[in-house]
Amino acid sequence: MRFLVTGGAGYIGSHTCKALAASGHTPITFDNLVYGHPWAVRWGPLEKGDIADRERLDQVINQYQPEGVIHFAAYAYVGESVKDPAKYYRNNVGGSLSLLEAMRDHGIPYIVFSSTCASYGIPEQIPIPESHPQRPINPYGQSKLMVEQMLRDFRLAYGIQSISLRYFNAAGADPDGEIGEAHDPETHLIPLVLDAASGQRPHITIFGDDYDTPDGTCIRDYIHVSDLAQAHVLAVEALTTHQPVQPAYNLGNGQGFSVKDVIATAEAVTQKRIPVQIGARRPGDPPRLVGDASAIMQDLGWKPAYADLTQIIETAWRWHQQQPYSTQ
Ligand SMILES: NC(=O)c1ccc[n+]([C@@H]2O[C@H](COP(=O)([O-])OP(=O)(O)OC[C@H]3O[C@@H](n4cnc5c(N)ncnc54)[C@H](O)[C@@H]3O)[C@@H](O)[C@H]2O)c1
Ligand SMILES: O=c1ccn([C@@H]2O[C@H](COP(=O)(O)OP(=O)(O)O[C@H]3O[C@H](CO)[C@H](O)[C@H](O)[C@H]3O)[C@@H](O)[C@H]2O)c(=O)[nH]1
Repeated sequence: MRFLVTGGAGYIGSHTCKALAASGHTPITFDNLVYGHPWAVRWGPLEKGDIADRERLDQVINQYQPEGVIHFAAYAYVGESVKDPAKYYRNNVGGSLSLLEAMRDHGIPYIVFSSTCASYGIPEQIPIPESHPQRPINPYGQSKLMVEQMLRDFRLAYGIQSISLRYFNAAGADPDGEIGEAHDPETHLIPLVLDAASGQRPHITIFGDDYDTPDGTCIRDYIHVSDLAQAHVLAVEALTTHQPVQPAYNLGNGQGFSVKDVIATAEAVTQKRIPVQIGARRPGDPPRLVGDASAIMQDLGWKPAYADLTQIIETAWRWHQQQPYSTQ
């Protein structure tokens, strides 16, 4: 089947295009290349365009007649969203509305949407189930929640079937080394730690070591990007084959690692000493985020292939070493 992949030139989008192609589908990447990379689009055509540009969306949809949409295109810098919320609501919410209206008008009935654990806010319960209240503490998380709500209304009113996938912390790189994480600017922990290991940065700054956690640093649930990619294939296939599904699923490994755990594992993988500085807490960071992903395992048969933090960091390190690219 043909699927329109918005944001397919980005980190998670490009890995999903690879997984779609491996399952016999054709991914059509629709990306404005603000953050995406043409080199990451290797498993189907690249159509440059902005999801807010309705005319361009119409053109591409008419040309390829996709059966469904996988929607990654968004801004995803939590800190920036606090400083410039308008930018986030315009792109993430306004852009998604434009895309959904195009789907309605062209009769495209299926969409899988990139949501986030940031939509839960400060958790009341660990691991977090999908039924946990969604009270985001930053505009980025709020913008994703608003799209989840639009999807619910579009399902009821126009019959557009959707699954929102709430990812925990995406990490790692394609095990074949063909693509990997290349955000610019990079803000995510693992690529920054690997930069410190390779000497491209002088050190890694730990954002706070006075949290109420065993070693005082924040705990996250890291999930391999190829496992995320596979979940998108299962989700879109479940929609197109009319399997019973939930409107939203968590995607995580159900295991938490502290910032210090990540640094220690990266030292073991890279066999390098990683210089560390302790800095202030980063505003908006919940102390602990760990997801319960049992629902997608049960309903869609999703099973992570790279659940181990060492494996995740090994694939990221392999990619990191073969790239001329640096996060700095
Ligand atoms: N990386 C994570 O840990 C994480 C966690 C939870 C959710 N998410 C969500 O997953 C999605 C993908 O994240 P990523 O890390 O791959 O980010 P990314 O920046 O690598 O990819 C996003 C892509 O969308 C494109 N894009 C942005 N706005 C666009 C627009 N208006 N029109 C067309 N293309 C546009 C960018 O050029 C980029 O290629 C995002 O929606 C993000 O919010 C990411
Ligand atoms: O230089 C750094 C970078 C990060 N961290 C810490 O490492 C952990 C992970 O931080 P990331 O920036 O890698 O990821 P986040 O946990 O902030 O992820 C959030 O932002 C992402 C968007 O990029 C996703 O949406 C995700 O769901 C959401 O929880 C946090 O405790 C953070 O404080 C540091 O100590 N030093």
